[in-house]
Amino acid sequence: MIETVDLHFGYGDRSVLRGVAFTAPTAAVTVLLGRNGVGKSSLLKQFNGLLEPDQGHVVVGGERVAYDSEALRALRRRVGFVFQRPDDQLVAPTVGEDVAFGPANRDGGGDTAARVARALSRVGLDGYEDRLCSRLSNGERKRVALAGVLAMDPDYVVLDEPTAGLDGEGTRALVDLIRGLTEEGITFVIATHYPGFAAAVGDRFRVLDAGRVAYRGQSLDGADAERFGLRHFGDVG
Ligand SMILES: Nc1ncnc2c1ncn2[C@@H]1O[C@H](COP(=O)(O)OP(=O)(O)OP(=O)(O)O)[C@@H](O)[C@H]1O
Repeated sequence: MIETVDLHFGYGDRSVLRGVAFTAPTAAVTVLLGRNGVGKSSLLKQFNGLLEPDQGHVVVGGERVAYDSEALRALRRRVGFVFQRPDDQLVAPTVGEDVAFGPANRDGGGDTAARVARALSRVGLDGYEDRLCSRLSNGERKRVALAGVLAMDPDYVVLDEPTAGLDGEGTRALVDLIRGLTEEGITFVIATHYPGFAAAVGDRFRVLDAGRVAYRGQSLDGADAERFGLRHFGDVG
């Protein structure tokens, strides 16, 4: 489980999160909704210590997150994060090198090639090891970023707008992949603006509004969506 307790966060004197009580249960998909600029990415980045709260704290798997470099390294092994823009994430020229980056640094490289092949296979990119990241489509780059996270065998995966730039088929494949990984026990937190994707993938729904979690439930009806400025959402879940 991921939990935040009375979490406050801002950039300089601009306050964004003002007392967030968020929970994401284990081995489930929790979808985070909210209008543009409300602070979804800022909240997601607290879950693996990319951002640190100004007040309050974060608990991952029963342990309170600490911010010394060793604790952060351990946290980031357990909590994988896939950015909204894959170009912020991909670090190596080829797909194989990129996906190997995490496991090679972690294990000293033992079974890295097998891990990379398996992670690429899971995201539907079998045999892409030697392809150049720069030549891939946006959707493929997003899948490489996810493979890089999966190659670390994380307990938690945080996805920020994972369907942006994916077509219908790509989105359906992503739903199947996430649901399969959830069955295996991985806990997901996903921010999205896409109602169809949210409904297909989510077990729990949270809406961030005015700096707090303003709604939590196993579904979200059209009236609630409208109340929080998610006009195109209709009923979800
Ligand atoms: N590095 C930063 N420095 C200053 N302000 C920032 C920074 N990053 C985000 N913000 C501001 O903080 C607020 C919350 O941004 P955030 O990206 O968390 O929202 P979001 O809900 O994820 O938005 P979107 O739905 O558009 O992706 C916004 O007003 C944004 O402009």
